[in-house]
Amino acid sequence: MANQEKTAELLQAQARLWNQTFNFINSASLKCAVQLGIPNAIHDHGKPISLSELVTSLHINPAKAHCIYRLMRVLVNSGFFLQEKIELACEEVEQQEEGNCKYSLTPASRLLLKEEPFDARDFLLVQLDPILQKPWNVLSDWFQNDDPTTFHTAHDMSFYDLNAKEPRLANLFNEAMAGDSRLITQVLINQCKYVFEGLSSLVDVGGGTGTVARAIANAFPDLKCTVFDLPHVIANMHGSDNLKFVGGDMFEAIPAANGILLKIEMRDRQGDGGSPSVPPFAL
Ligand SMILES: C[S@@+](CC[C@H](N)C(=O)[O-])C[C@H]1O[C@@H](n2cnc3c(N)ncnc32)[C@H](O)[C@@H]1O
Repeated sequence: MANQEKTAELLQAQARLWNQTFNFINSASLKCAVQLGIPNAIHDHGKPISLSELVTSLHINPAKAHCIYRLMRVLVNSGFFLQEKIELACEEVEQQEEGNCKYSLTPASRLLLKEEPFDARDFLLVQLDPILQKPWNVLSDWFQNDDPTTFHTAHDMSFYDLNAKEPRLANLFNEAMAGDSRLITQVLINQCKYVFEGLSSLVDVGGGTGTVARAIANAFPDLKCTVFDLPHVIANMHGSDNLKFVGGDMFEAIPAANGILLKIEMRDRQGDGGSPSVPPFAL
């Protein structure tokens, strides 16, 4: 291979390596934007917002305001905000090289608005929480030890055992799952109605705080729905005429019903590695 080609290949290889190495900056920047309330600040402005207007609306140390431009650049690049240039006189452009643009939301950042029905902020925040990030940092240890899951290697217990001990994590996780459920439930009820035809009872195993089952129960008043989850998860939940909450361990027994719903529930007794034995008629 000619020297020039070799160099080009090497540079491409290095670019790939750097891209992969610094990938975490995308998720870290998105988390930061959510924590600072940037999507809502843009939304509340009602029209594309300039950098200075955005900075003024955020609660940040003024000495660090200039770094917001860099944060926004990462998030524009990854498709979370749109950036349009403002026409400025030449001398103004020189003065505020970084300030001559306005930002607006994209469909992806609309999912991060507080009032958005499919609000995905909690999902993002729980996935990027240090507790859930730590297992990724011990992946290679886990390959070499006898722990059932990376979560055990990081925290010495299963995710759900820690959840039972940490109300902050449990609440965030339950809210995250509820947010995730709202969108998929709408699709399920509107476009897959036939799935529920002929059923008189349904149990949502590992149904969390019941977002999916409650929507199904409302949409199909003749269907008796049960949410089955760990006792501490359903402890303060209230049902309705055709919805009830039952606490227990799915590895012991689950309530009888003629349909079983399992949404994002693939784990074994020890943690989250395998799958429970699912009857063939599970939805
Ligand atoms: C990934 S979440 C999914 C929640 C819900 N199905 C959804 O998709 O939004 C898994 C759920 O299973 C529950 N769970 C975990 N272990 C369980 C067990 N042994 N018995 C019953 N529920 C369990 C958790 O509390 C959690 O609510």
